[in-house]
Amino acid sequence: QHEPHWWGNRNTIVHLFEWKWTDIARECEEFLAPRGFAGVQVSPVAENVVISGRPWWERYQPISYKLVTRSGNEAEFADMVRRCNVVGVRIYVDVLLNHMSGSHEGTVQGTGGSVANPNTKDFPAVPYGEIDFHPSCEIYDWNDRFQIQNCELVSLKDLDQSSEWVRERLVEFLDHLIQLGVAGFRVDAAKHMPAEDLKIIYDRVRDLNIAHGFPRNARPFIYQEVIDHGHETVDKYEYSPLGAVTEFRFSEEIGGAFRGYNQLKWLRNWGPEWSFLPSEHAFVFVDNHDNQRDGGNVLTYKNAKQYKMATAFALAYPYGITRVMSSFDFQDRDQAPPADENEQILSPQFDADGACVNGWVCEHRWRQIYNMVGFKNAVRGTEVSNWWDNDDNQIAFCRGNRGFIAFNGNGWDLKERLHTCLPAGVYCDVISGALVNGKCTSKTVVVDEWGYADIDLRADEFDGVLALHVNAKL
Ligand SMILES: O=C(NCCCOc1c(-c2ccc(O)c(O)c2)oc2cc(O)cc(O)c2c1=O)[C@@H]1CCCN1C(=O)/C=C/c1ccc(O)c(O)c1
Repeated sequence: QHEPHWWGNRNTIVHLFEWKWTDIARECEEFLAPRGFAGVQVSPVAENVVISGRPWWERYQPISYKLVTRSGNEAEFADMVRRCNVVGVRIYVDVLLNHMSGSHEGTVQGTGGSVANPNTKDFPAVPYGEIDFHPSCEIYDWNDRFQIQNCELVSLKDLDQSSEWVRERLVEFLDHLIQLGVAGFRVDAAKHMPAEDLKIIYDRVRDLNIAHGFPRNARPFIYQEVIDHGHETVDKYEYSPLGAVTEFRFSEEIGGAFRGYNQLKWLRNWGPEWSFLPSEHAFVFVDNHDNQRDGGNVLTYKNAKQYKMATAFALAYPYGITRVMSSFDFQDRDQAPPADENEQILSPQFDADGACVNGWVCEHRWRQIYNMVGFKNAVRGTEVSNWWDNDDNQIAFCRGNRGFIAFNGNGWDLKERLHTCLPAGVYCDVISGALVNGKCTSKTVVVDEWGYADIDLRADEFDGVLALHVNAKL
């Protein structure tokens, strides 16, 4: 279940964090399909508890498996999946198998009107009762496997995945989503569930729905959130036989490199030699919905120039299954998504350049980022060759004879005649501009018959990357 079932040469997922289903459907048709995105990760779809202030993490506290959240209802969800599949954009659902909601005094109300009493572990809308959960205990030793997998994350009621009733309810929930046409799942908090229980659950889930364009006997793509910074008691290699696994070290190391804590020349052997998972098992990203709020080395939209350089490298270097984050603008960690006075999530609005303007950041709509999605599509299946560096923070490399990219992380200009491995001709730099109506809107680069070109990336330019590929050639 490592196969993402992408369409054509597409190969990048975007996380449209907290977007509504109707807005995602439109985005698939109007932006993601034309720009060559392969899929969308959507926010949790199951009914969640309503927490005052509507912090984003309330959606990680389910109280039933009814498909009713602030992103929309089941009909809107089904319509989104159908419309996205029709234009070749797959849908991956963020699913919560580990727990239900956390302790609150008395009964709580859900986004679909269900009630529950988490303190007594009573979730009648599923139904779950006390017997379906582990006895309550706290995780206070994060090096103790038993606590991590049997006790409660911040008091969230911890389901017992070894119970047949729980397994049936979870499989039923996943089968329902597959019947609606989804291509796979992001399994939240996988580290908190024994891999052997997850394997049983994954194996029971039905094949993908051929009515949505999947081949027969296609298995759902699984990628598992395992926060493992290295030498953890429960480690990422336990889960990689079951499906792809999030490689958090990628996020930390790429942030460190483009913040200048490691010279870019060291990125030459990027991959398992950095104690990352093997490429075909690694689910990688520059930042995610959680660690973008943690500070540290992780780069976010708040450090725009470095973020675009890191994203360009993540998409240009052939390692891992890549996901691009699309955020809402936040000041503090718990902040709710953009909403109106009735707590209805706002639809994103766009300016003349297609950038989001009303509280949504939409990194996926930044030209430097969506053009790198196109770069990655153009070079699919090729290897890195002709690595060049200045023994410091200026690097460049080819992808077969289909793409070339250069980075300047130094405080002085990069002006070199380099081998681009490309066929002779005139190319548009897809970072500073694009190929539009047969013309380059910004920098052009002339490649001679030996594949060499003058590469010019000044230190003070808006972006620190120059990228060429065969689909942006005059
Ligand atoms: O201070 C908080 N949490 C404690 C530190 C973060 O711990 C959490 C981890 C976590 C952190 C580090 C680990 O090594 C690890 O294995 C798990 O995973 C979660 C997964 C969930 O589905 C729901 C959650 O509430 C959490 C969570 O609180 C605030 C208040 C409650 C939610 N929350 C949060 O900060 C919510 C965070 C959150 C929510 C969803 C996620 O998928 C996630 O990765 C983190």
